[in-house]
Amino acid sequence: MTDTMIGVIGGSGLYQIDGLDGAEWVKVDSPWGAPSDEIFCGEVGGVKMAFLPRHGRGHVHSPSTVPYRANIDALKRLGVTDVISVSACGSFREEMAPGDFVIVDQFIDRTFAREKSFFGTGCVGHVSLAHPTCPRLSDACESAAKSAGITVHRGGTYLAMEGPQFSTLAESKMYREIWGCDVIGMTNMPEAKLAREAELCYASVAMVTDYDSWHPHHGEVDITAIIATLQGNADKGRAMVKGLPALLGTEREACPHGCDRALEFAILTAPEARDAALVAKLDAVAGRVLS
Ligand SMILES: CSC[C@H]1O[C@H](OP(=O)(O)O)[C@H](O)[C@@H]1O
Ligand SMILES: Nc1ncnc2[nH]cnc12
Repeated sequence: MTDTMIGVIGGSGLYQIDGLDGAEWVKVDSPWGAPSDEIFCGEVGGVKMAFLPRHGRGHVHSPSTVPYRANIDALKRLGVTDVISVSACGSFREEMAPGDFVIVDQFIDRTFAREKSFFGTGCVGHVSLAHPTCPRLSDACESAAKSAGITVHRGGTYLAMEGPQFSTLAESKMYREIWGCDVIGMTNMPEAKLAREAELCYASVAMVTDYDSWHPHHGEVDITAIIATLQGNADKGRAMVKGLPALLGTEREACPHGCDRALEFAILTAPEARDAALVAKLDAVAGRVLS
């Protein structure tokens, strides 16, 4: 058994959470650069919790410049075991309406201008990503959201686009009709990939703000309409987060889905061929298998 530490990455509209005992903003240094912001650390009912605003307080980072590697490394370095990503998204499904939450379980990664791996020349690693989210953690998010009275959809494919512009109508229709995606956002990739490389359980809660541009009766995606929905969604997100500690408990067993052992056989570079500087940077993310 190990101590549970819940890490919440708050997306657009969710820059702070409340209800944490003994909470303080902590600066975490990472060899992967500066994280998006300091991390708000405290406890709820004896369960450790850390909150990181993905875009920084004041929304400083664009989806392309969010320091995804530093964020995941910093959470791992703090001792986080379970990462809950909370994000704004557009919906490709009539029934996934603004204000609803979607517990995403698949991704299509269309981002192209981001660092996507902790590994590279001198330490090559290949993790499985067939099932990029943790069902155990997703169960907890679903229960917590339902208990908070939120309409939740379990399962869905999230199209991660580069942004910052929204999709064209042709793209929106292609993602929905041909690729079968359910929601669209700009940040869950490479975040989910990096969480897997860092052997962290990862669940993604996408909070619907709009119907992107495909919907014949809702017109094109409009940032003012999104902002109008964001505040209500953020309140719901905070309510969901408050329910997680009781569901996850102070201690956890090994993940039944193997998220916390993702690197067991992943590193191909022979010990004598490894780059010492890169191995040193991987101390938090991959120290379990490299040291
Ligand atoms: C609010 S408009 C688009 C912006 O919102 C989402 O951010 P996040 O995923 O961090 O909640 C989306 O991905 C875009 O970055
Ligand atoms: N329609 C949309 N496309 C991409 N990211 C979003 N975030 C919120 N709504 C979005």
